[in-house]
Amino acid sequence: MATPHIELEDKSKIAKTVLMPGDPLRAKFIAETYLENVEQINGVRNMFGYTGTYKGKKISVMGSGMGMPSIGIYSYELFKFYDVETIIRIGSAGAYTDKLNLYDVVLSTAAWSESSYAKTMGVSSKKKLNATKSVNSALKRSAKKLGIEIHEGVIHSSDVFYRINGDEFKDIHEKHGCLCVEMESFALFANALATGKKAACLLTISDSLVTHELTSAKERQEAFTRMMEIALNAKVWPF
Ligand SMILES: O=P(O)(O)O[C@H]1O[C@H](CO)[C@@H](O)[C@H]1O
Ligand SMILES: O=c1cc[nH]c(=O)[nH]1
Repeated sequence: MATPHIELEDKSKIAKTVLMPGDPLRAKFIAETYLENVEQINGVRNMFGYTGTYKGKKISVMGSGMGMPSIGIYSYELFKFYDVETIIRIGSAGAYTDKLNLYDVVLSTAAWSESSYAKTMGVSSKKKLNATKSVNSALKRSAKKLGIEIHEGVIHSSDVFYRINGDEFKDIHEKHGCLCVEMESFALFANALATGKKAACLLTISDSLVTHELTSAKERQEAFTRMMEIALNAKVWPF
């Protein structure tokens, strides 16, 4: 049955694992570039979603939109009403350390956040929520097999993209050990806890708060292929 935000009636048309970029056009790019036998499963609000096969394996990819309320809605509906078991966010992030360069790939062990999402939902009052270890292990094995270096650590899930005090990231990096910033994982991990499902987050560094280097909108949509390939090749159970 359809939900308010996903028009698909037949839940068997969604794979057990969904890759979830923030940008729906990144989802479209992944479907067009990597998947075979592609079928569009959502177009409501232009939040494009697709199911296809990758090397014979059924996989879905769908945009989450930007920010925790948005991924909160889509990931909850996928977990709760479409029987999705695992969501792997594939996003862009701003580096909090000069040890990370543009295009580096980061695997989140946990997301730290000032957000009230998990508390408001009634799932946890913690400020730091973990990714699912078994999914992270599958992603690490996939990266190793592809020969792609990944950086692992805690990331910052922020409610704010444009902070008035642009230097606050230095404190967050020091106090909480956050390597980089994005805007969705904390809510995704909270929803996985709320529904007993699995979630992980792979990020590509799109800009640096330290060096002020940045990538273009088109690069963020299409050029972050290494994290896409790690996620597509990960052997996440159930297949
Ligand atoms: O590239 P995506 O996946 O959208 O991720 C990052 O980019 C957006 C901000 O530009 C936020 O959604 C942030 O989390
Ligand atoms: O949330 C984000 C994503 C990319 N770059 C940032 O600075 N913040």
